[in-house]
Amino acid sequence: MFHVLVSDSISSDGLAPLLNDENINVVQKKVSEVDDLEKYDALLVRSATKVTEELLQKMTNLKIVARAGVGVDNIDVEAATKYGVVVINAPDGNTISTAEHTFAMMASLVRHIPQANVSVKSGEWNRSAFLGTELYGKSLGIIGLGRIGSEIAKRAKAFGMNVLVFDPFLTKDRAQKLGVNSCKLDEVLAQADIITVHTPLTKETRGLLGKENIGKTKKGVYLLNCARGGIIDEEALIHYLEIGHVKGVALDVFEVEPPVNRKLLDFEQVIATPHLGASTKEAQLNVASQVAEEVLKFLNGKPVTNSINLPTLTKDIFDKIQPFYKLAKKLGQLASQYMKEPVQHIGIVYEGTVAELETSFITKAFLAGFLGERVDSTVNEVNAGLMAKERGISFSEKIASNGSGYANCIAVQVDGDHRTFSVKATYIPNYGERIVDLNGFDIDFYPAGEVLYVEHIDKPGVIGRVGKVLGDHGVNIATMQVGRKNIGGEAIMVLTCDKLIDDQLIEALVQFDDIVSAKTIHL
Ligand SMILES: NC(=O)C1=CN([C@@H]2O[C@H](COP(=O)(O)OP(=O)(O)OC[C@H]3O[C@@H](n4cnc5c(N)ncnc54)[C@H](O)[C@@H]3O)[C@@H](O)[C@H]2O)C=CC1
Ligand SMILES: O=C(O)C(=O)COP(=O)(O)O
Repeated sequence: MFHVLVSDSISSDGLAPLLNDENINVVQKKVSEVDDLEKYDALLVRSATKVTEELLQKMTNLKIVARAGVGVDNIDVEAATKYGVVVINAPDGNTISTAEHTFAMMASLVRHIPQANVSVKSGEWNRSAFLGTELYGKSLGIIGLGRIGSEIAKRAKAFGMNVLVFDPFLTKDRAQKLGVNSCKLDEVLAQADIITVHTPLTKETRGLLGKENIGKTKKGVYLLNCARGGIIDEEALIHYLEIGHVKGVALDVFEVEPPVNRKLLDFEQVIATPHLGASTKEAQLNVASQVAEEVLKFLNGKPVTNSINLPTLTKDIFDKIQPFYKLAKKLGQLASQYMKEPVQHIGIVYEGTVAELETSFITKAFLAGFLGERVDSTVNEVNAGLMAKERGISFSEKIASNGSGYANCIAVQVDGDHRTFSVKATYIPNYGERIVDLNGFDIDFYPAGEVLYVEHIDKPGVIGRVGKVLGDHGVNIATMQVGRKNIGGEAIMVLTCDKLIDDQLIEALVQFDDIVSAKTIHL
């Protein structure tokens, strides 16, 4: 049974896939009202719940946080990554609703609709007080041309507006397709009659429209923020409203929600809504069903599509990657057990068909397998990269065109304080995983179970001695492979055994002159 906590108001219709699953227990309560936080596997939120490191520490069984919406600035993604918790969102379920809300705010702003509404309802009929401005022919500055910004651009063009865009990640091609003018930020600021922001809230965008940049705008400019409080600095806004530089402002979001800055709201020319961008029946159903289906897939061990801290994999790609993912995890376990010493660097080279897949995910699987053998805390592919860095282990991955001769090959080199370990492996469909090279020795074995790895001199009788020692200790040999570089030179033996190999057996083996070392590895 999985336990899912839904801590913000999320559409019940959208949650149906979770609510109707008999293996899932869904609790709909605020985090502050729950006293057994440690039992939940999944947490579903909107923007109200703050998923802090402190909360994550209390939710010791948590595996996934799902944001039924876009912005994840209320989630400490870095801390979630550290604790191995996957963070997903519903990136496009509320795009249209937010774009429409922004447009409604823009029209309301330039035609004074909220103020006129209050006036008429209070018994006035003051037509001259509400002289407006047309949108037609005006320049609209859009800062951030992602999903929402693009939908606004399309609507602005339909209204006959000239669209100026600042987005450092906007390609010429895309700008051309959307029929917008890609500009520098200063050009947008200097030329736009109306400016609307549609970026996420990040270190770079916090205060993007602050004292300096608002000062670069046209006198009489209109500003809108239906993205995140803080992208427009509220104190700077107050200053430019007071001196009459900014003509009007529409805000759906605030630095603190609900807003505490009464001074800003008291301006007649500031209109506001309580973070309603995504609040439509359609958007709420969309985002709730998107995250519910994703969480269900995740809890059933399937890939998720919209992860913030994991590579995004479709089912098709996941199916292709899965054998390599499993193999890489085993290689990580193998390398870690072989190397029982501090490691500085792990280099992974992908060749053939595996090189065409999302290799960063496979690398993380290797690291998870490797670190899982050495750290107490839960390590998985979400936090493996971060944990490796924290432990001073650097890692790199490369794609090589060919070399091994196999249809696919994962080659790993682990550099330790005193020695280096290398392994090459391949996956053969309908046959399985094979280790094909260990420390430069040609070999061919299926990596599973109890493995005995022996380094020895290639001499007659050594194999027989090893077999006898195992027999004397009651250990049955399942498979046995030998590899050597030259006749009579260094050689290795890899045996898979049906029983755990104890220290006494290892000691008995290394007493022979021709046996250099013997190790057990459990896969
Ligand atoms: N008011 C509301 O209810 C809602 C608010 N939002 C907010 O709107 C934001 C945008 O949503 P989407 O369009 O879906 O996201 P998106 O990720 O599709 O688009 C964001 C765009 O901002 C651009 N960008 C990033 N840093 C920038 C910078 N420093 N300067 C200029 N552009 C920059 C990116 O290149 C990207 O094109 C979300 O992050 C969220 O905070 C989203 C949905 C509802
Ligand atoms: O999706 C977003 O980023 C939003 O801002 C919507 O927030 P909400 O889910 O309405 O609290």
